[in-house]
Amino acid sequence: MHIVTISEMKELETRADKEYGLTSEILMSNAGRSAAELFEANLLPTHKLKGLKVLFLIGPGNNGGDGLVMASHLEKEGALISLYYWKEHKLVVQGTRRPDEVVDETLAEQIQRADYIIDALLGTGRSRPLPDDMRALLARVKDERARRADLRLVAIDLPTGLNADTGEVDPGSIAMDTTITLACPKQGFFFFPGRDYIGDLEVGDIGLPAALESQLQTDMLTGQQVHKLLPERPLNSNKGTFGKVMLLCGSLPYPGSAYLAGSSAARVGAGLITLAVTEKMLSFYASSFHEATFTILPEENAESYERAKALIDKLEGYKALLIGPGLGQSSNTREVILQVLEHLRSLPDETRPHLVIDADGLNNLSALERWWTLLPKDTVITPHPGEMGRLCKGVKVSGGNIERLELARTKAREWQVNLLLKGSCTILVDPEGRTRINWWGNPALATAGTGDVLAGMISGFLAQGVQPFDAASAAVYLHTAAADLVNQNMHIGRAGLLASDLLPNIPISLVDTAHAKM
Ligand SMILES: NC(=O)C1=CN([C@@H]2O[C@H](COP(=O)(O)OP(=O)(O)OC[C@H]3O[C@@H](n4cnc5c(N)ncnc54)[C@H](OP(=O)(O)O)[C@@H]3O)[C@@H](O)[C@H]2O)[C@@H](O)CC1
Ligand SMILES: Nc1ncnc2c1ncn2[C@@H]1O[C@H](COP(=O)(O)OP(=O)(O)O)[C@@H](O)[C@H]1O
Ligand SMILES: [K+]
Repeated sequence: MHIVTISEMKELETRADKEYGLTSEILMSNAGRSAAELFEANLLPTHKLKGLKVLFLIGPGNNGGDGLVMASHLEKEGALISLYYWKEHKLVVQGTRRPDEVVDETLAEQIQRADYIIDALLGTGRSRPLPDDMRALLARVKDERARRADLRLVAIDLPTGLNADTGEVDPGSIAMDTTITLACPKQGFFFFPGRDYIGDLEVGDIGLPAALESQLQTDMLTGQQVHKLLPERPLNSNKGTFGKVMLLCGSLPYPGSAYLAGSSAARVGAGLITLAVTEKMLSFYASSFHEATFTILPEENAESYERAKALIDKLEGYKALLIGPGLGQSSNTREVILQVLEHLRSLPDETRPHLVIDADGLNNLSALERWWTLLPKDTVITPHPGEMGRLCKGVKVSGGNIERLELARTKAREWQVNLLLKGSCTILVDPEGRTRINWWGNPALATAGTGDVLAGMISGFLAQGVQPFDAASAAVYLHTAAADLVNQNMHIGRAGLLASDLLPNIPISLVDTAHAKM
């Protein structure tokens, strides 16, 4: 599913008219109908449409037009519709226009009795700060929502006042329970503060021909897309079919990282997991990770070439190598990494394990000038904002604002890597600038060890032959899907998840992609 900027959306609409005769009126009629259909199908688990009290706030442009079409569809199905025309200060209640002098009072009544209030004030055409009377109207709605938890707020296309490119919001904007966006999700939905205003996201089909969207470079990760990326699992198979993963992870202060990453690689289906660890660490893993195999490395104070050689000697036949989670930072470890990278660069493409570098793998590298020139082709790197800042030599990287998108795009091209910039809406960019953004997930993931799980999942997909950018994409989506499953199954909210809770939910998240709604 493509993500658009405002100018891309306008261009799509212009071309739809010019090349396919899809006029603005036709698109608006499709938009209103599809918003009504999604509303009825997905937003009404308990209510019936018949007798449902729905108040539409209608703006002066096409967003208001969408609202009017949607309202007429819902009215035909038996909903009790009121329309408030903001510009005209006109209220029409179930087909009866009320006298203007009592509008304020009757509007208050309508707000108080509504089951749903639909924001069809402004969409992508918002061109300046919201006027005071529009802010005041939205503030009344917000107060009523705070007073009455069963009132539901739904935006058409986008919440009024949200900047659909950047995610900035007007001080008058209010958070929605659901946004039914039209044709494509807008770029600003994925960045803060906008992300907090969207609520659940529904995407309505307005009948744009798919060919029009072929130029768009940015996608939202969806379950249906990820389902197509998952590796085949033929009946006629054995563990050799699904690839081996080697992990250079974990050290005395951070032993759990190798367990979490290795288990996650197995949970997405890799055939065999090998942890490259020192003898000192072996007893820890042997008792906690029964399924792993081991490559024994010299202790950390041994010469770096001995440590690197012990790993390199065992790498043949491995399809994926993960370097970094819990590895620790030292000049000796940095040397080991450099020697392993040199070895990988010397291998032909067909026999070179795919490389993922995370966490301390990145921290060790970031101390070097032009570290990216040392990477083999098609490496996946997975920094969180702190690590990204170090890789960019001290640049401050935001956790969720729009600037991170441009940064990720610039750096993936400059570094020629598959860059996965973590955060609450993780961004993935491939070396050519193709971009995917993750909408899903919840703040329960903001706990130590979840990044190790993600890195392990990527390497597990790589071992099964999934291409690097797709492996990273599938892992990001499924990681958040697994977190949502933990929340549902353990009945927890936004806190209290352990990274290890994700593990048994990963295979379920794979299966669930087959029935994903989008
Ligand atoms: N075009 C298409 O083919 C399709 C479009 N679609 C739908 O249309 C939406 C875009 O429609 P749009 O361009 O008419 O913009 P919209 O958001 O309704 O606002 C413009 C109006 O608001 C006014 N206005 C602006 N800023 C304001 C402010 N701060 N405060 C107050 N007023 C302000 C502005 O007035 P003006 O600036 O001229 O004074 C103008 O009257 C899009 O989000 C989607 O819902 C879909 O149906 C699919 C097909
Ligand atoms: N608020 C949030 N919403 C969704 N996902 C989140 C949120 N906070 C963190 N995450 C995800 O959790 C993971 C944390 O990774 P990371 O910071 O590397 O943790 P660690 O190194 O401790 O394992 C990333 O995949 C990130 O995208
Ligand atoms: K709107």
